[in-house]
Amino acid sequence: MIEFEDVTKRYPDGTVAVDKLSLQIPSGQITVFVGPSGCGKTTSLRMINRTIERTSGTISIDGDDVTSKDPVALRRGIGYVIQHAGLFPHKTVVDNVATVPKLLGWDKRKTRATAMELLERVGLDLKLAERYPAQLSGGQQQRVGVARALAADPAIMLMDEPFSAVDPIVRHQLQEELLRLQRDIGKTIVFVTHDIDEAIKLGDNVAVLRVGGKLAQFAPPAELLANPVDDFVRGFVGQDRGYRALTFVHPDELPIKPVPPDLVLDDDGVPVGWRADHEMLPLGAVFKQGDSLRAALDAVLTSPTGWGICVDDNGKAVGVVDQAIVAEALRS
Ligand SMILES: Nc1ncnc2c1ncn2[C@@H]1O[C@H](COP(=O)(O)OP(=O)(O)OP(=O)(O)O)[C@@H](O)[C@H]1O
Repeated sequence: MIEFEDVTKRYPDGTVAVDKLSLQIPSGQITVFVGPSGCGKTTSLRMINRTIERTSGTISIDGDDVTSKDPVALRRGIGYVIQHAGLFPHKTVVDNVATVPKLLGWDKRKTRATAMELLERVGLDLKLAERYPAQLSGGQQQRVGVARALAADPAIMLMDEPFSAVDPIVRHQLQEELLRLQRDIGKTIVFVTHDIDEAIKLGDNVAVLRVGGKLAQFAPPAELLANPVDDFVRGFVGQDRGYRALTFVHPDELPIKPVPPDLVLDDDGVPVGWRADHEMLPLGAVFKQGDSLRAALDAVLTSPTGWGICVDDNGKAVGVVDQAIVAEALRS
């Protein structure tokens, strides 16, 4: 656990970037710091690895005050990913990833094997391993940045707006990859973003900060959406929080209806379209039993017939739901 107790940062010019921040960041989970520009997110993050020193208060990792540790040793045990990846331009991709293991004196073969394995894990095509950072896209560079931060297998990863500089589609992919990776690695990740949607998607817990470096609310995303503590958090979370809260409602089983005859299936039972008078209408989104109510509602809303299609793990249609079924599930 990383614990902030009454932590304040006042810069030499008098700016109070973080004001008496107290919170507990659980191990093995993703905790997101979110808030408007200048609210002290980056300062808070960087006080953990002491690339910025706090003015007062205590930050401890598993009970040990970070100021009791040698800063260089501390930083080696904490992965750090920043916007634009911050890769070394004169080193190849694989050498970038190998930086910390080399510093730690690992043998060459083990270092290279680990670097290649990590590149694979973050979803980078291994053909790119010998390229230089400038020869990669922004999204690819961010993957290398994540692999580099993971190289020494740190228990903690600090990620400062790591996906902000890429386009929305790549950003979505990188977010999905991070969640997939985290299911395997279970690191303590502290993630900074100014984007509340990213915070809600990635965070097990979300710390909303207000300008002046004060904590407005610290809660799991579902709680934040359902019960924002004040107008600031309500405004920051956004207008459609009721709809977005559906992401966190996972009914065990929706009462699906049989597949209607106008749903056209292929030989494997996978839906291909809706039969209309003289044409075939395209499918909307589909969902699976156990998915969120948001996924089920999305399937209903995007379907040309109003029937949202439920599929099994093989993509085979198992039934349909309509708005009434989703609305009923919401009430229960
Ligand atoms: N070296 C510094 N000297 C003086 N003030 C600073 C310094 N670094 C940051 N600040 C100020 O501290 C406050 C918090 O900055 P910080 O970078 O932590 O915010 P942030 O929430 O990460 O912002 P952004 O989302 O814009 O990156 C801001 O008012 C900023 O101007």
